[in-house]
This record gives sequence, C-alpha cells and structure tokens, in this order.
Amino acid sequence: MLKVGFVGWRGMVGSVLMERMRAENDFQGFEPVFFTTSQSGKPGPDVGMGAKSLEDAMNIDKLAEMDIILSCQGGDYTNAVYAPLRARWNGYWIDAASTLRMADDAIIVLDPVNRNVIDAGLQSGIKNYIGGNCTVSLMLMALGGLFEKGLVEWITSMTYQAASGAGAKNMRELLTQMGELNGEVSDLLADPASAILDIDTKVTAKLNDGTLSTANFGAPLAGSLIPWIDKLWENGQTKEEWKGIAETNKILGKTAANLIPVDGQCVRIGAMRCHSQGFTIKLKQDLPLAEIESIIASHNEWVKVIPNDKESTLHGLTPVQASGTLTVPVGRIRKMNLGPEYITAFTVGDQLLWGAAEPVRRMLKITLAHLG
Ligand SMILES: NC(=O)C1=CN([C@@H]2O[C@H](COP(=O)(O)OP(=O)(O)OC[C@H]3O[C@@H](n4cnc5c(N)ncnc54)[C@H](OP(=O)(O)O)[C@@H]3O)[C@@H](O)[C@H]2O)C=CC1
Ligand SMILES: N[C@@H](CC(=O)OP(=O)(O)O)C(=O)O
Repeated sequence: MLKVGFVGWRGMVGSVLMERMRAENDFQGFEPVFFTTSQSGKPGPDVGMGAKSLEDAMNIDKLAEMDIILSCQGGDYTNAVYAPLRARWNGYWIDAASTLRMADDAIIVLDPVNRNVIDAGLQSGIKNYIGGNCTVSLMLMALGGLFEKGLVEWITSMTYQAASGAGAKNMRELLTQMGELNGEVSDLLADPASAILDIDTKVTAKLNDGTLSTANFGAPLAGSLIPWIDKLWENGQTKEEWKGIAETNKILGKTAANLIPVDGQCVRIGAMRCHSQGFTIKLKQDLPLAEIESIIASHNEWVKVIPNDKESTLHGLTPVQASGTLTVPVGRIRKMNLGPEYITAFTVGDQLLWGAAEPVRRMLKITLAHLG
C-alpha cells in the first residue's frame, strides 16, 4: 500500500486540509503517516484506522520511506528538509509553501485551471507539485474562463487580503485590536447622545498612541489597512505583487514569448480568512457583457457570477458569504469607460480553501490515481 506522509497537518492550513480530507472521505487506499517537528512520539490523529504515534518530521530516513509527502508546514521546513531528502528519494513532494514554486522541476497546481499542465508533468516524471499563492489561485478560479479562451491581453489585480494570509497569530491580533479600539469608546457607544466626533477622536488617538497590539502586523489593521504584503522585491513591487505575474503565467504554462502581463497592489485589510480582488481587464476583443459572464460562469463548478446590483452584491459578494466555502463569487462585472475591451470585476474567495489547502488536497488524489 502506498505510504503518504503528512507534515504540517495541525497548523491552520493543515487543519483545513484535514477537515476537507475527512469531509471527502479521502483517507482510504493509502497508509497515512503523520509527522511533526515538535510532538514526536505523541499520539497522531485517528483518521479511521486508529491513532499511531507521530513521527519526527526532521528524520530524513523516515521521510524517505514515503511514496508521497504532503507538507503544509511552511517554507522554513521545506528549506531545511527538501534538499537532503531529495538527494536520496524519488517520491512525490506536494507542498503548500512557496519555496519551490518557481523551480524548473516543479509545477504549480490548480487543477481546475491547469490539469493539462499537471498531467503532462506526471507523464514526464516531474515529482514536485506546489500549491500557488492564494490571490493568484483565487484570481484564476474566478476568471479561469477568460484565460482559457485566450481573451486576456493584460490584467491588474488590486487585492484586499485577509489577516489569515499572515498566519494564525495575525488573525488573533486583528481581533485583539478590534477589542482594544472598542474598549476605548464603549461608554460613549452605549450613549446614543454622544458625539461621533468624540468617538472618532478617541479611536484615532488609540490608533496612534503606540499601545495597540501590533507585534505581528507591525501596524494597526483594525480601523485601518496596510498597503504592503511580504518583502520589497524589485521595481518597487512587493514579493506578493510579483507572484501575480510569475505564478499566473507558470500555472497557465506560458513562456516569455506569450507572457500575460499581470500587476497590481496587494493590501492587507481587516477580513478574517477571505481575500478579495478588484480587477481591470483588457480583453483582446470587444465581447458582449452577457457572453463575458457566460464564459466566466461556465469555467468550473465553483465560480459563481453575481448580478451587478446592490442586493446581490451585499448578499453574495463579500467575505461573509465566501468564508468557509469553496464557492468563488465574481461580481461587479461591467464594461469600463476606458473603452469597449476594458472590463472590471470583483471577486472573493476563502484563502485557506482554494487559496491553500484545496489545490494540494486535490493534487494528492491526482497523484494517488496516477500511481494507482
Ligand atoms: N496561511 C496561509 O494563508 C497560507 C500558508 N501557506 C503555507 O503554509 C504554511 C503554514 O501556514 P499556517 O498553517 O498558517 O501555519 P501555522 O503556524 O498555523 O502552523 C505551522 C506549524 O506550526 C506548528 N505549531 C506550533 N504550535 C501549534 C499550535 N498551537 N497549533 C497548531 N500548530 C502549531 C505545527 O507544526 P508541528 O506539529 O510540527 O509542531 C504546524 O504544522 C505557511 O508557512 C505557508 O508556507 C500557503 C498558503 C496560504
Ligand atoms: N502571502 C499570502 C499568504 C501566503 O502564504 O502566500 P504564499 O503561499 O504565496 O506564501 C498573504 O499574506 O495573504
């Protein structure tokens, strides 16, 4: 029986993966082995065949016994373990971390969009399959139809990224900040006669006096936003913004000769686990809006076109509705004043599902079927 090693399964992304695998009855047809970097020897999860002890995730000998390893442990772990393991192991490495994404011998996986690229990789003996950046994966799930039909000349994506993208501690910090701000003015809020400018003055003072909890974000996020994600890259871009062009084109199997320009600004906002994006898209031709919507809607079973009206938008196109679901709503679709080939659209998606755990969960199934 094939052995599948799971690393990072108890973290935030890993827990979502486990939830999805249990929901889809995925734990069958292979022997799961659970690893840890900190709890070696303690009981592992019971996924239907009894709980076994956790194995040491730094033990290369043990890792090398696996046919497939699925890691949600993060880039530092991949950096530490992948090279020594690969030097003596020919198994399949499936990873949610970005470390290996742009390597020549790795494929970025998002099978509803690039199943052809994945299948060609499996046939040609590629062994590394890496989940994409969350905003890139969510953009492609939303607009896959336009890319598939070769309609996109260029695209800008202005993002509104949730706290979860920065990690579990950051989600906690966002809520802590919200509580601290509320605590500052709770007495004034309780009094309907209090002046809103007094409330605002106190909140603004709290945001600026250096006492808000900001150890993880480095700045207030509640009541504010942070137009910077990840490190400075090149041309004034952040690395998160660079991933837009680099990963989109790699997922789609494009080369320098037929590269699709992608650019924009990535911004952290006070949502919990759903990333949102506003697009400007230059199409290669002037198509009727109904046809554009139909192309978007028919690309995959998760994308959902939301009519461009207030009611539908408020109740179908916000992080509130998308959170915890695989549905990727796309709305506010319309032609822009810039010209008939220019359209705008807005999308929302759960960054822990299609943005992280779901592509690697599906890749595990594809790999098992390939080996089966
Ligand atoms: N957050 C995101 O949006 C995305 C993350 N990724 C990738 O996934 C990686 C992991 O991210 P994320 O899941 O957010 O990281 P977490 O910090 O939630 O988990 C990472 C590891 O921390 C260890 N850990 C220590 N204490 C605890 C605890 N109390 N509860 C749970 N785990 C604990 C676990 O490893 P152990 O059992 O070995 O101690 C766990 O696997 C990222 O570094 C990134 O590379 C990819 C896409 C999106
Ligand atoms: N950088 C993303 C989350 C993430 O983990 O991205 P990547 O998988 O590309 O490192 C965010 O902050 O929202």
